[in-house]
Amino acid sequence: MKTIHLYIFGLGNVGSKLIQQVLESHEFFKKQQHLNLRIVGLANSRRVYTTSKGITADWKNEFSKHSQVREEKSFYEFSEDYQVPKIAIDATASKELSKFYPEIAGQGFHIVTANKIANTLSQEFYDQLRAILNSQNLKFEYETNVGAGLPIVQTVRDLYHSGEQVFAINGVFSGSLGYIFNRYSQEDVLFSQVVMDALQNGFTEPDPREDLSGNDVARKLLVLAREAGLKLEFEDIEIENLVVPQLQTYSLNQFLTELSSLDEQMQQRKNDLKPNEVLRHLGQLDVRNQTLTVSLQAVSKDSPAGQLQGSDGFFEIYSESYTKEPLVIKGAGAGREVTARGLLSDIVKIGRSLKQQPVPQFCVN
Ligand SMILES: NC(=O)C1=CN([C@@H]2O[C@H](COP(=O)(O)OP(=O)(O)OC[C@H]3O[C@@H](n4cnc5c(N)ncnc54)[C@H](OP(=O)(O)O)[C@@H]3O)[C@@H](O)[C@H]2O)C=CC1
Ligand SMILES: N[C@@H](CC=O)C(=O)O
Repeated sequence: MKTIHLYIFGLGNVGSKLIQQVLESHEFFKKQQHLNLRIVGLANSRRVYTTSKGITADWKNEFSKHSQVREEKSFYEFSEDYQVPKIAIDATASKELSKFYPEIAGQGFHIVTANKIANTLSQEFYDQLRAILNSQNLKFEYETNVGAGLPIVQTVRDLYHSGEQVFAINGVFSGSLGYIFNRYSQEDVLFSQVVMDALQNGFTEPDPREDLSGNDVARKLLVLAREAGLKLEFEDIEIENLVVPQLQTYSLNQFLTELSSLDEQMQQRKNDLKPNEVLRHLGQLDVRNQTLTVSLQAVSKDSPAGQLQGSDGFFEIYSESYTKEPLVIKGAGAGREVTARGLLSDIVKIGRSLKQQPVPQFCVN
């Protein structure tokens, strides 16, 4: 049996669902995979809780009763006492935390992340992080950076590493914007109302402006571009921003209060559609020309993107072996359940790749 200690940063939509899935599947992992996944650390932006026994289904109570004010080294000091592999899981959207990945790796943690920021900081940071991880034989998994639980990152990586040239990746990269524009195009509803519904259903980023500004899709394009071997920066991406300048500087609460100021411009875009068209938010990565574009477009209802429903994402990958007909991946591209499952799949992948470790007596259930 391999015992692995999990430390989860971020207890929101995705983090909470991940905790539930780990606890529910605990026996399955032990029996089927010989993995004892034990959540020993929880953190939000302010507080931290550690327990060598592992948290239980009553973790919210445990956290509120026993958590302590978070300090930079909280997890490091605790983890030093246990000679078992440890994985830090980032289920936040924090830039600050992303910048700590090299230090977290320096403390011997494997890293699994749903947060796209570390992979979309400068190319220099990207390369340095990988150098640190590799020098310590540590794993870094981030399948949920693109398409939530859909297998996009691994597919592009596998193509690239098998010597296949990837030419282009196009599609609807955002489950949140998929949900928003699929509904907005079909229903007689205010744009602001659909955005609020998407936020409440856990489909958007913590700040929905990250989606509406095009930045979140831009990050996904950059993650895939780098996976396909390009050395590019975030500033190289051409992005259409759907947030009017006045709302860009507001606090999140102010922005949500003023959300209806987006209604008029979006209604105009809807009025401009021809009868057979719908609005879709598209990402286009042209690997050969090294161009990345993010924009809202009118597409035919009959096109593959035009036919999408719900929070579906849609990815067309063109490469040497998929020239005329692309390799297509489609399915829920956002949502707490699918994203948490994607994180869990990355955790299990790391667990399975690790050598059997002797489990110290005090760690046995
Ligand atoms: N929702 C989805 O469909 C998908 C989400 N993702 C990614 O998952 C991540 C989380 O999304 P989601 O769960 O919806 O977000 P939520 O807003 O629901 O939760 C974010 C959590 O992160 C915590 N947090 C913020 N900053 C820090 C920090 N510095 N250290 C520790 N914890 C911190 C917050 O704590 P506090 O309450 O104290 O602020 C909160 O618990 C994002 O990066 C998102 O892009 C990826 C794919 C799909
Ligand atoms: N905002 C994201 C959610 C996960 O990354 C998306 O729309 O896909």
